[in-house]
Amino acid sequence: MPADTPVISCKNVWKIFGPDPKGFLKSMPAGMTFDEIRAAGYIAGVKDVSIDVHKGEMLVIMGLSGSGKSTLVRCFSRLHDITGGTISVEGQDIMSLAEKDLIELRRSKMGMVFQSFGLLPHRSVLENIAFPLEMRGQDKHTRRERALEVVKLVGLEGREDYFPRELSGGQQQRVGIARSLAIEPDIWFLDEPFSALDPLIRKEMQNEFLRLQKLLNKTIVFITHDFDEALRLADRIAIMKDGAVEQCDTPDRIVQHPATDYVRKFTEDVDKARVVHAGVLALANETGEGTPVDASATVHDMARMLVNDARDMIPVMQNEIIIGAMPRKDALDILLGSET
Ligand SMILES: Nc1ncnc2c1ncn2[C@@H]1O[C@H](COP(=O)(O)OP(=O)(O)OP(=O)(O)O)[C@@H](O)[C@H]1O
Repeated sequence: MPADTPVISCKNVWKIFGPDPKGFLKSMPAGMTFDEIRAAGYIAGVKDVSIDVHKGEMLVIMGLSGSGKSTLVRCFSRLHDITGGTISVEGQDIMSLAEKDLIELRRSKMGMVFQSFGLLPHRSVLENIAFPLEMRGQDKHTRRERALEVVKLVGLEGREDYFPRELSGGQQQRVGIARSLAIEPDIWFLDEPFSALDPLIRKEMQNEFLRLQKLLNKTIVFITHDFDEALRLADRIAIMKDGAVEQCDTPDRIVQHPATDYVRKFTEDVDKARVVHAGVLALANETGEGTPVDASATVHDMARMLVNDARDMIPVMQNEIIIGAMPRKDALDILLGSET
């Protein structure tokens, strides 16, 4: 497989629910809206979605309840058979796979974490984490070694012998995360994993999750209905409405250039200074002068410097290399604009 082949590639994917979805899609006039489809007695769970997920990327699928997030992600692992279009995983068309190859693909490459933790109540933390390895027929010693490794990774050392009921919600979700990591999946699906947690714990788990991802560099599809969570975690966000993707882009671009009025509504209350980074403000053909800022610094991180500095163009550095210079005025506009 060439290095630039997307891990997941979906082209013009439809998932229609109703009595004869394939027949309906074939005879359906082009450009039918979600409501027109519904009036015809069908639900467009996924409506003509084309999207790629790249290696090591965290793609967040964001949308309100019923917008099609779970349906789309179920299509990625063929938990749903799609009605139209194509989906490839690592270059292989998953609709053409025999049932046993599909099961093997899910088992060997895909991990899943759900909102409802799904822990086995009568098994300890360690036994819960080792459970998928037991299903794979691994021996007791290997299972235990691997489970102890991931317990460390998610910060649950010392709680190996606890039962789920003895853990807080955040700790239970750590077990859920550890269990899905035990099998070393290349592709990780997370369906609202933190939405049952209270806001403080949720934020802590998001930070923890970012730390883990830095370490593991998995290909991740993360579902949420929380725009702030999407902005914090995503490399790219796909915003869904009525089964379709309204916009798929980096957090910076979404808040700065919302593609539709629907997307703009989500961005209205966002503090853009906390989202926009120096890297995206840098103009590649400029060099600036003086001490550079790091490309990953947000406008908010740079606030004090932006106000006190006299330079017009500030050099921006990524991995020790100057990638361009940022007009201080552009950053200041975002800083001051987000305060009004
Ligand atoms: N098995 C099914 N049969 C019929 N309609 C379905 C089925 N599964 C999902 N739908 C419909 O498809 C649409 C998308 O549902 P989906 O569960 O993907 O939304 P979601 O964005 O994940 O919502 P939530 O955030 O509430 O989980 C909804 O209108 C839903 O009612």
